[in-house]
Amino acid sequence: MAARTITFVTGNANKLKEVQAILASCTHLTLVNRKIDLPELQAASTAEVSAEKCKLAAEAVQGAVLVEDTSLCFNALNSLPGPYIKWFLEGVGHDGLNRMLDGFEDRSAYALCTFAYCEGPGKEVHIFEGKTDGSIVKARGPLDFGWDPIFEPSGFAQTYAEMPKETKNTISHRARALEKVLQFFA
Ligand SMILES: O=P(O)(O)OP(=O)(O)OP(=O)(O)OC[C@H]1O[C@@H](n2cnc3c(O)ncnc32)[C@H](O)[C@@H]1O
Ligand SMILES: [Mg+2]
Repeated sequence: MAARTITFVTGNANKLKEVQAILASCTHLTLVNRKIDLPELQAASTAEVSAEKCKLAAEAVQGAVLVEDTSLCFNALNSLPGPYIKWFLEGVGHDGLNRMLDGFEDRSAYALCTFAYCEGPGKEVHIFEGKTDGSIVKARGPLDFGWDPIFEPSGFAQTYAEMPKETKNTISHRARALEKVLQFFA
């Protein structure tokens, strides 16, 4: 069976790299990238943000599109910053994110990745979520991708930034969500 070609719309080069690495051995799905910085709805969940991004992406591309939205949720803060993590990270950095939890005993958090797929403009949007639990720690490791240096997944002594990429790509929120995307197209 010929591979299905879908346009993955993201402005984030690191996301793209991870998705390509995770899908490297997948024969039934081929992704091409369009770098469009889509406006994001102000919403409480990545599912809503992702679904809206997906509709806009389908209009922009006039075809089948995959998008994703990623949250970092602090349990002590009732899941905030959540989908607003990008702006919190830009605003206060790794140290500020750590200090937001200083008044709390609970430093646990989870990373949530929500892919949204639709076949084209006006078509139904399908949602696929993956979650990884962990905790917020002082920054350790390379600084190249977002909040990777301050997220230590449960069961590991390394942050996402410190661990080999292959390890992150096996246990990450993104890998778990992509597993569901692959099942959908299998
Ligand atoms: O074009 P899009 O796909 O929206 O790319 P983006 O960078 O705007 O991404 P999001 O809207 O999903 O915002 C998520 C924020 O979390 C960061 N991020 C996403 N996935 C991450 C991961 O696996 N590890 C660390 N940081 C991550 C990312 O750099 C953003 O600052
Ligand atoms: Mg974004």
